Amino acid sequence: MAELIEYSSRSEAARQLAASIAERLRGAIAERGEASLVVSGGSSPKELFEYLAGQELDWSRVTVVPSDERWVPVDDPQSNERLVRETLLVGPAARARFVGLYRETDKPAEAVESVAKALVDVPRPLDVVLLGMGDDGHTASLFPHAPDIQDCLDERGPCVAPTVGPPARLSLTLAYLTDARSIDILIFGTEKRRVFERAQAVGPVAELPVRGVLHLERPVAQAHWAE
Ligand SMILES: O=C(O)[C@H](O)[C@@H](O)[C@H](O)[C@H](O)COP(=O)(O)O
Repeated sequence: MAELIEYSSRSEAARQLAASIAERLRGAIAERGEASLVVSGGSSPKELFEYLAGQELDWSRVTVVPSDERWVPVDDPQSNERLVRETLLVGPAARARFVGLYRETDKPAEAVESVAKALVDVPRPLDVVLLGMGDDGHTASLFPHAPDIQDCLDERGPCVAPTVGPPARLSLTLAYLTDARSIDILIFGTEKRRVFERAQAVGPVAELPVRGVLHLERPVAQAHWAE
């Protein structure tokens, strides 16, 4: 099970978690000369990214990777790469190295090999993994009961996320995402809190894929919640 930390507001959660992530990145750079940061897309992390972007650290030593990507051009409002470039990779953090998952191919499947090659020199174990969660218990683009979801749970490279509808998605796999020194799950609202509590109970990962992050042998995952 993962610990859940409650905050008085979403802004307070964003501010405090951004400071904590920055501290861990500084520690990784001090110890190993480099750091890796995987970040989710979606709306929840936007304010956190803005706080994190302003944190003073040697961003040139940090590699930033999205946890998943929607298969749309990088200037599309749905693009996670666009979200990261516009809100995180600005100010001091603009010096970070970014490894995007989108390629200009018709389908994500055509990009898996190229993305897997680009991920080879991302520092592992990952130093910080920031994930969100949907109301259906998905995380990254690992959706419950999606056909072939098992590939995205067991494989180590990127996987074509079996999703319920457009846009298609490419996702880092559960095995890749959990090869990490620390994992933060940022969730807001009562519905997500209810789903989180359900996911804390042991059960099929395919039913609530976030379980794959919560029930790890090593207690590296921590949830952060505000109303
Ligand atoms: O690309 C994505 O959509 C994310 O990686 C996804 O896993 C997200 O974290 C959840 O869907 C929660 O999204 P919200 O923060 O918008 O609720």
